[in-house]
Amino acid sequence: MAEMAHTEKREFQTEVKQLLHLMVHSLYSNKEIFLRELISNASDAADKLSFLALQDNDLFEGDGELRIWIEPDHEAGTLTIRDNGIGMSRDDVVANLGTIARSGTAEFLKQLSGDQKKDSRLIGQFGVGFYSAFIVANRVEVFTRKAGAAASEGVYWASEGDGEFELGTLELPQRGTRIVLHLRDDEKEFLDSWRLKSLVRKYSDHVAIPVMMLGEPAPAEEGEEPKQPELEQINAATALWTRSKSDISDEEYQDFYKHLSHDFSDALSWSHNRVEGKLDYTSLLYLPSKAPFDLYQREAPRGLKLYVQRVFIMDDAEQFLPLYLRFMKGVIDTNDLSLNVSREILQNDRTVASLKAALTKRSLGILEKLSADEEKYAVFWKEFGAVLKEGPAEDFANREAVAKLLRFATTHTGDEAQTVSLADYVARMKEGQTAIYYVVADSHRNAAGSPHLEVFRKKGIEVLLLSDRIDEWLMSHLSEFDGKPLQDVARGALDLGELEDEAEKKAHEETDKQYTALTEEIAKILAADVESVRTSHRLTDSPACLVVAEHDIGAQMRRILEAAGQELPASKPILEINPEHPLVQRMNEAPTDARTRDLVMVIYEQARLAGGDSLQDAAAYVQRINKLLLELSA
Ligand SMILES: Nc1ncnc2c1ncn2[C@@H]1O[C@H](COP(=O)(O)OP(=O)(O)OP(=O)(O)O)[C@@H](O)[C@H]1O
Repeated sequence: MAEMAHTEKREFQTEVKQLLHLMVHSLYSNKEIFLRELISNASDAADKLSFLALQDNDLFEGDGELRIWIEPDHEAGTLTIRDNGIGMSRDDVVANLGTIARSGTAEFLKQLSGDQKKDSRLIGQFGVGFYSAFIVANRVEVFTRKAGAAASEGVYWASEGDGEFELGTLELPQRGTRIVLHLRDDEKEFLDSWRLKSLVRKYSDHVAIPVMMLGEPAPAEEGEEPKQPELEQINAATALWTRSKSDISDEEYQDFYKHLSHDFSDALSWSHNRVEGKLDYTSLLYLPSKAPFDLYQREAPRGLKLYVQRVFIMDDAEQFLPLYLRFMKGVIDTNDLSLNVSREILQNDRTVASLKAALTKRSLGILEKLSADEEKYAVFWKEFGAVLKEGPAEDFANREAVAKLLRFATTHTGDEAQTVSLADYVARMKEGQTAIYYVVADSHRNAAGSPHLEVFRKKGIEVLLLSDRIDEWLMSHLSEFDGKPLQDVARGALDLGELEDEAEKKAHEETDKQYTALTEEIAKILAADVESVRTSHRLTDSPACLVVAEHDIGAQMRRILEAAGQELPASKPILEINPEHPLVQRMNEAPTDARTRDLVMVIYEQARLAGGDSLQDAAAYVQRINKLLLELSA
């Protein structure tokens, strides 16, 4: 090793320490994946160099044959993975091998339990990477020099994975990165060249540049000098997506997915397509089976790996898919863009827009196909359903296609699981039913217990039970499905149309008349709180409920917007009272009684509670209830 000019000790960022600990403990039963991860990084480094060299060929320093070498050393007990890719500067090393820049990491790591099985699943959401080296090594050394930098700007990094690392500068004539793993005593199997070869073939066959390793020395003939072993290429070295679909096994697709995504679990599904004609591209899109921990972080990396004419251009090209499909992973390789395309150009390029439209259709196609398999689709829905619900607002053109893919909890299943499609619902609609009904609340339990459902239960009409934060937003952009309007049961006057017969309607009008005095009295008492008061025909068991006026913002959306600090115009709900309820009937006997006043307040406050709202004056409510209870027990 060359003379080290200067070394210092540095602490890992806390998150790195936690992650390292987790990695080693939870991934032990899959320890061999470290090799895939390091080869993956080396291949990314080669991609990055070829890309930069498009502009500046000197970066190759006369050595344009990009390779990865695997070097087991039995004597030293080390396994070295070496590449002549882009390499790292000192700053790169500190940033990449000492910190984790993804926001939300700290919160994510807090969820780790020490339970190996659970944690290994969680780590899949994070993405395994360089640090997986510590699963098999008790000391890792990195020698790296950035392409284009002087030989004197070599960087040395070493760590035992225990909380700190050494950092030094040294002379490195060779550009690229060399990672030396000092294998733990019981991991020496990874020095065995047969084992290494089979791992590379299994996990990294499709890596687009050659992975080289010394072959076995050929047995020497009698009286001859022993032959030196020769370097052999041990992978196929053809980018997977350039191969023909029929030649690729499911296992190869899955392995490539893991190489691409650093995910630990299999993909749920994928679609590989070559398109020639107006557009000319190959795409390989994957649907993961597990959401990354930062799915809702605005700055989280997303998008596809972009290649132009087989040349890697960039990671995380986010212009090829809409936000609501940000969970898709994959590769797009196109001949329609120029090699010097930049992120800025991608943003307003017409070809990119066409590619985006095509890839959006493909992704929705994957989902549609998957939806035939209920079990798998449930996995997808649980992980990504709430993201897909952003679709109708973002992508007007594909609104119908997205709507078909949505799943809901409903009164029909009596289950919190979101499994009912709008098509299922429509197929079960009652004779004369023209609308799709839904109720929104802040939890499934509150939705299922909403007083607004009473008349629907009585008539056996199914209602969608919505309780995801995004649901009201979704509904405001969906408005109809299959020609049937979507209707909030807590909004506006309830018109059940043909679901009610003439006799029922007549009876309602009659009761309304009998309750005029009471509704007027209540309107006076609650003048500050409600817009108006009327008799209800949607209740059977509850004395009253609150209804949002037809064009007002719904209660759920209002709470979300207010929590986000938005000032909204004040709006008051409508109070509906149930003329079938004995309490209301009693009030109707003496509308102006002092006791009626207390009852009015209580049923109003209860209606707020049932709708998921809090009370304006909880102490007064408790006092009123206690007063009534006392009267009762007197
Ligand atoms: N062989 C290498 N050559 C150059 N840079 C490397 C190499 N290995 C790792 N790096 C750098 O270190 C970073 C961190 O690697 P790590 O594998 O931990 O993260 P990652 O999540 O896998 O990142 P990515 O998904 O971009 O590969 C990489 O993104 C890369 O910038």
